[in-house]
Amino acid sequence: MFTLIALALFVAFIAFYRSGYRSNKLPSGPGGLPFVGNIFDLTTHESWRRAVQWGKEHGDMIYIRISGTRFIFLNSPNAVNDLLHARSSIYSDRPYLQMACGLCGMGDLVPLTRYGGRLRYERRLMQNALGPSAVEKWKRIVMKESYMLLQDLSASPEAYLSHIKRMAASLIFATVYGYTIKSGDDPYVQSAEEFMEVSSYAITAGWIVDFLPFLRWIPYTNFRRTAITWRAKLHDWIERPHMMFKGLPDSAMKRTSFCGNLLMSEGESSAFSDAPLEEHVKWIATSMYGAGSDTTVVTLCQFLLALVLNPKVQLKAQEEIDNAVGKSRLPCFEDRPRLPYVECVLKEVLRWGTPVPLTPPHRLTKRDEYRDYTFPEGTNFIANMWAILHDETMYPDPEKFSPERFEHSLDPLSHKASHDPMDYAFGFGRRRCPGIHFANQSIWFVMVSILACFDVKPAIDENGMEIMPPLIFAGGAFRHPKAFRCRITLRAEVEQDLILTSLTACSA
Ligand code: HEM
Repeated sequence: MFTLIALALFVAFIAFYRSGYRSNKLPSGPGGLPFVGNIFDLTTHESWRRAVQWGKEHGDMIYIRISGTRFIFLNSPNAVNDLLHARSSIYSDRPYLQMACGLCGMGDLVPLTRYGGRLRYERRLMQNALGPSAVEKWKRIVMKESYMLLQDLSASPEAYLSHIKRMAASLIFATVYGYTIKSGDDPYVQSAEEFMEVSSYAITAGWIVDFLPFLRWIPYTNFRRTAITWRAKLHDWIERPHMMFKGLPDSAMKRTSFCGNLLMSEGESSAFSDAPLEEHVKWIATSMYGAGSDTTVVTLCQFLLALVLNPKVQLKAQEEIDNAVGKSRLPCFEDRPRLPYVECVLKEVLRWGTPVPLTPPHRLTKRDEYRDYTFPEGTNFIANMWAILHDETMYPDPEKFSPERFEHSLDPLSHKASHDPMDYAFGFGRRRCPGIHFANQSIWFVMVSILACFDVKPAIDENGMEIMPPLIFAGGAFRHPKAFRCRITLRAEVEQDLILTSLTACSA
């Protein structure tokens, strides 16, 4: 077995050099180990920070390789815009991951789909439901879910994380399937969460087989055993929510949902030819949950963390809401142009928190030249959003949470500001997040509702001292703050009844 592996590695090594690698002019980067190259650099904790360190020596484009696979980190807005945005027709593919796509069979998830007809078709279907004007129709669901969150927070504030998770899951399930999740132990949520955990591990763990694909054929390896278990469950993960949707009684909510709109009306007839429409809808629905629910949870946790650490910001936002809205009702969407500071808070949460610090790799489909470099086809580009959103030339004192930095340039009607984090936090070009308008609408509404109703303060220890949460973040695909305790209490003069009345009015 050892000889076989050694031989295979040698063949891979020769193939790699014959592929023309030497003839390309690539940016510089940190040296790597023989064969495996920089595998340990890519899978390091907070690799986005590591990439910023490399940038100090190598510039805004940093080349690393893992075995024969090339990656280039893009640390500046110029590089990202020039390549991923302006040349997006050739910078929008994804690499084929042996573990997630080949062995586990997850390749039809939208974020993993190769660039081509299928992706364009599926993104168009999503755009119909999530585009700037389409998201209007989800406002009622957003309001109802936010009010339910307010109610949960006032009943058991210490369990804020599970309340936010329920709300984020329900928001997507209601939009996608027309199904409301009442509690965190809902079986569909548990199944969806298990799938998300497994799929993100399958995608981001840096499996050796992703870089040495021939290993896929070697039996009795650990990754093969793991993949066999996951593949066996995949059918269930994709089919169960779809069967649940089909079994729901007919209702307006079901018919207007993303799945209902496509499957219960005559609207969409020209399915992309490789599979029936229903097959696409199943995978898109699961992708929307996978990509939309955790990102919402992370962003709202970053928001609460920012409030705990920055009481003056909280007070200023609450004063703005009190002046524009008063305390006799909760804020509504129409109030948004009159709440510019809250707008700046949202932007600063996206910047300071950077919920998704790196894009998934954008694979180049055609040899390209840029500056003095020549990139061969197949090179993978990773945009480092954390580097861009913490660049001190654009955001002085970048570690500081300061919504004021956007105040002078904000246009209250278009909600745009200069160096707007919305332009970076959701990715680039033809792979830019299709959920951007939905996230912008729903996260704003949840934030403004929490600010209007609650004070969010540090937890108190047994000696009456405030416990300041540490700034520690997870290192996976999402920058999740380490679980922290906080006190969430109803604000003075805000009546508990107000939440209930708003919820009842919105559910009617
Ligand atoms: C704060 C919330 C969110 C953030 C920060 C975020 C960020 C991102 C980023 C950075 C990407 C990768 C873009 C690229 O490769 O250039 C992405 C992709 C994606 N997002 Fe989001 N997202 C959020 C919410 C959502 C929501 C609510 C949905 C759906 C309802 C969604 C659906 C997707 C999908 C389907 C993709 C894959 C697109 C593709 O590969 O073509 N996201 N998102």
